[in-house]
Amino acid sequence: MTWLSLSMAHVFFPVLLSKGSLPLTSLDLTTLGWDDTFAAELPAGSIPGKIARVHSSGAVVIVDGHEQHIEYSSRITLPCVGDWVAVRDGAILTVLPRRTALVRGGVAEDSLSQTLASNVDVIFVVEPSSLEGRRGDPNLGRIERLLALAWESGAMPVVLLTKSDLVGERIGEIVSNVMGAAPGVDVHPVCSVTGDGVDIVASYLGVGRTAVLVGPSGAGKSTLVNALAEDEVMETQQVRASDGRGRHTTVHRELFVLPRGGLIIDTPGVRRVSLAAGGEGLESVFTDIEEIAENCRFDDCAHIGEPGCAVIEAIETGELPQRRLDSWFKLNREAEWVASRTDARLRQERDRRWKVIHKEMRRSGRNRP
Ligand SMILES: Nc1nc2c(ncn2[C@@H]2O[C@H](COP(=O)(O)OP(=O)(O)OP(=O)(O)O)[C@@H](O)[C@H]2O)c(=O)[nH]1
Ligand SMILES: [Zn+2]
Repeated sequence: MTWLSLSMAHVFFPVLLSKGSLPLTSLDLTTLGWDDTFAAELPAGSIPGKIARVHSSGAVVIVDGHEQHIEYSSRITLPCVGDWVAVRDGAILTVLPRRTALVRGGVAEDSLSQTLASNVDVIFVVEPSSLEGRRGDPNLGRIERLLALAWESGAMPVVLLTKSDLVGERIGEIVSNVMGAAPGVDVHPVCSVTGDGVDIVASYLGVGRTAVLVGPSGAGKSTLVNALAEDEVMETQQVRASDGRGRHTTVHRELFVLPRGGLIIDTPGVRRVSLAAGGEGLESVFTDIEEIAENCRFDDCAHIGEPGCAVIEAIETGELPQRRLDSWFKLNREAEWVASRTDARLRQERDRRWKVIHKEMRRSGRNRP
């Protein structure tokens, strides 16, 4: 089978084909991020495959330098984009252990968490510099929430403020506001129209490195992928003029090999992101509050009016914005709720398991001579 006979390849890797100059070995294992640690996990007799796109019934997998659609067989853990899988006889045998995983919580009460992407090195938290149509600055709460997920993933978060052309000189002030919500995280303005800042984004990537873009619909993620790919690889949306809100264009998560090396994964805009696990990432998002709280008189100070509370004092002096403390309270409450829900689910599962074991014991007891 030749490369060009694979019509799929044109859909998923138009960069490689339309550029023409790139060697087909661009899909070799090293480019895709394969290394000795993954190799050590590969079951004997199987070959590695990289998940480029997932559907409900199967996945597009890069195997042996080309793409292949593989339907899931029963009993495998469902892969996500970025996963390494072991492939044998044209089937996915198993998903190799994930080095990092970006997981979001279920949106509905009973829905399960969802892994958006795995084995990424960098998570670009994408937020528009200006919420056009609704006239406003970046949504700091949304950035904090996505940063919590990003820190939990094990990958390095970076905040990108897209569409910097729309805010002109105000960009400096906007960046510094966002930095206040993202201690210890790099914050970069970027404009995919003029290309300003695109090189800085590219500098986080290189051969074998993978980044994922997360952010609301219409933030300009796909446009940025195009700018990085120096080509039109993603279909971008036209924002409706009436309210400035975008329609969802990115339907499937997709993985792209960039011409200058590195992989980038685009995710569909997320309307509502809930925290996934117990909110361990929150500590990293709110290091400023954690630091100030070390000076509270009581070790277990809840910062709700106790005497000698350093956090409240920092609010009064203006060192800490009230918004930041409110956000910290809100996300911590949510994390507690998620944790209790997870606990309840674990308890349920344990009860169910015991029921099965008891039934089995009774049955085998009856069968005993
Ligand atoms: N002015 C300006 N507009 C931009 C820029 N980047 C993207 N846009 C516009 O913003 C709109 C949304 O861009 P997309 O790239 O489709 O947004 P997205 O984040 O991929 O959206 P989803 O696929 O729904 O998640 C499009 O009309 C783009 O042309 C930019 O740097 N400046
Ligand atoms: Zn306190």
